[in-house]
Amino acid sequence: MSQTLPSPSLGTPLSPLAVRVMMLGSGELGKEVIIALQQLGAEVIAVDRYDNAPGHQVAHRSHTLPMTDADALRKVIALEQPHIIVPEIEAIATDVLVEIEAVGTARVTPTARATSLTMNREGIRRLAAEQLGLPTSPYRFINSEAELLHAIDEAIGYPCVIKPVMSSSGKGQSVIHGPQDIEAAWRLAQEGGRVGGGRAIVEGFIRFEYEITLLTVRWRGADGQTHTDFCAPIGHRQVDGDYVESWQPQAMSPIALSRAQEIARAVTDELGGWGVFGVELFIAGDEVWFSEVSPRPHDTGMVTMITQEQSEFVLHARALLGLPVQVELRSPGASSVIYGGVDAQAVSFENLAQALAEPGVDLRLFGKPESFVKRRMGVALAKAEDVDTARAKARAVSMAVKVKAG
Ligand SMILES: Nc1ncnc2c1ncn2[C@@H]1O[C@H](COP(=O)(O)OP(=O)(O)OP(=O)(O)O)[C@@H](O)[C@H]1O
Ligand SMILES: NCC(=O)N[C@@H]1O[C@H](COP(=O)([O-])[O-])[C@@H](O)[C@H]1O
Ligand SMILES: [Mg+2]
Repeated sequence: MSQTLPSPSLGTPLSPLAVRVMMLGSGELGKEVIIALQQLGAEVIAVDRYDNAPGHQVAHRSHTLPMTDADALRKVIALEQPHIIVPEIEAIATDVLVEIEAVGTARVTPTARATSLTMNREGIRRLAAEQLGLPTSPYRFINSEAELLHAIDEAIGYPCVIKPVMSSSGKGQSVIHGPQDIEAAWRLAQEGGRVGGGRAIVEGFIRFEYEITLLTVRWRGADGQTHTDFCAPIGHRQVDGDYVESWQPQAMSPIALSRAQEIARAVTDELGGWGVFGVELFIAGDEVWFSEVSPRPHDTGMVTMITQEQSEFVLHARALLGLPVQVELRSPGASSVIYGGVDAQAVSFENLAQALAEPGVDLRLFGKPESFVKRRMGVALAKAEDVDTARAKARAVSMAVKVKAG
């Protein structure tokens, strides 16, 4: 197979000197990383589970396959011989990435181990709480409704939160307020997991004042050393475990900010590699709890497309290529999600001129080929002199955009 990339020299796409990057997952986040990589002259191959995914539409080549199928994944990697593999979602046969990295034919961003540990809540939670000793909610892993009841009675108490060990964007997650919720919550967790049936985590409910994503970048400097930089904290609001609105910067006490950065540094140092990490933290006063981490750009971080000199996607692209980054904030800003609102193929977006009439606002329409009521189809962005104004502007844009079926 091909050689790995020891130095950050870049070639000419579609030539023998090309640096080939394979995205595993090509949704809205991957699409922006692909664009940033192409601006630096990388050759990008986009892979996803369905045809015409957002990233497929902007890559040099694309493939559609179940990325949880180890054989299918091995085949596409052997065919394309990427120098760098960039996981963009969690539903991937990560054992294949571990194999590939061990053989040394391609580099995995940030590392195959980071990808494996974070695809399953158990891996990252045990690492953070039990190995690194970081503050987290109390938790138990359970395999049945009876174990759930026992864990709550014995250790966790009410209210608590249940999540399948393999899920994202709030799928299969619910809050259990009392014994009457247990049966439905267990059933939901069974249906919402990526790999049907089985293990879940039950966590004590943290009464946080606010929650943040601390985008943390590990990158290689011109001195050859790996550096860690933190973006300004991103505040966000979640509904049913899915993000609906984010803003940057989130105001924090100096103690809470420094604890948040310490936690983010501990986790990302342990995971290693180069790239952006989205470290999710809960905060009350000066107290900070680690929740989870994405070893890749984060959905709440889409706000950086309007707030930062280099968005989280540019940061990821540069860091994974072994290039220096700058995390400077340019302006306060906000993002507001545009949901499909309908189940339909090939929707159209209307009222765009009115939506974009204000100065300082922008829009990303992802180009997903199919809309669902609760599928994220786009995002509104706004910048302003302060976060509250930016939030109001972004919300006005997302509400003005009308999604129409047929
Ligand atoms: N223990 C908890 N206490 C209080 N709220 C919680 C707890 N766990 C999760 N939440 C709420 O639910 C949201 C989603 O949880 P979590 O990030 O674990 O789910 P997810 O499915 O991985 O979501 P995503 O993939 O979007 O990050 C959190 O951002 C938070 O608002
Ligand atoms: N919280 C993780 C996240 O936001 N991931 C982003 O959503 C896409 C899947 O969207 P879909 O479910 O609409 O296909 C993923 O490909 C990624 O870009
Ligand atoms: Mg999360």
